[in-house]
Amino acid sequence: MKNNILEEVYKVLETRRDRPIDSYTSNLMKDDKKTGEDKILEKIGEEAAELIIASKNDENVLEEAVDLLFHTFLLLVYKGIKFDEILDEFSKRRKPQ
Ligand SMILES: N=c1c2ncn([C@@H]3O[C@H](COP(=O)(O)OP(=O)(O)OP(=O)(O)O)[C@@H](O)[C@H]3O)c2ncn1[C@@H]1O[C@H](COP(=O)(O)O)[C@@H](O)[C@H]1O
Repeated sequence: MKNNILEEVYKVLETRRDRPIDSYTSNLMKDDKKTGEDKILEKIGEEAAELIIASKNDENVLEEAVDLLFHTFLLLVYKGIKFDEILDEFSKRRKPQ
């Protein structure tokens, strides 16, 4: 379902971390020549730069923003943070309207 897509993708990433296969996300999270953390942080740097350029050019902003969100999720999965903790963190910050 559309409203669960973020949680669904998050669960797939946890599976890719815990039961690695030959795939983009498993390979990024794998600690080999570089640590998974370093590989993911490099991607986050690239994706952040791509989003800045997209925004300034008014081109592909949505796609580049989702790329950055996706790789941020990947870092959080790598760090062992649960999806519910993200929701809890947003809830804590919610101000009464
Ligand atoms: N949502 C995504 C997703 N968004 C972006 N990407 C990948 O992130 C990369 C973005 O990098 P770039 O923008 O730099 O594009 P690129 O030029 O292809 O870069 P490189 O791949 O060469 O680094 C691309 O390779 C995309 O394929 C994603 N890869 C996977 N997912 C989800 O993660 C799940 C697990 O993915 P796998 O590990 O591939 O099974 C999938 O089922 C999807 O739901």
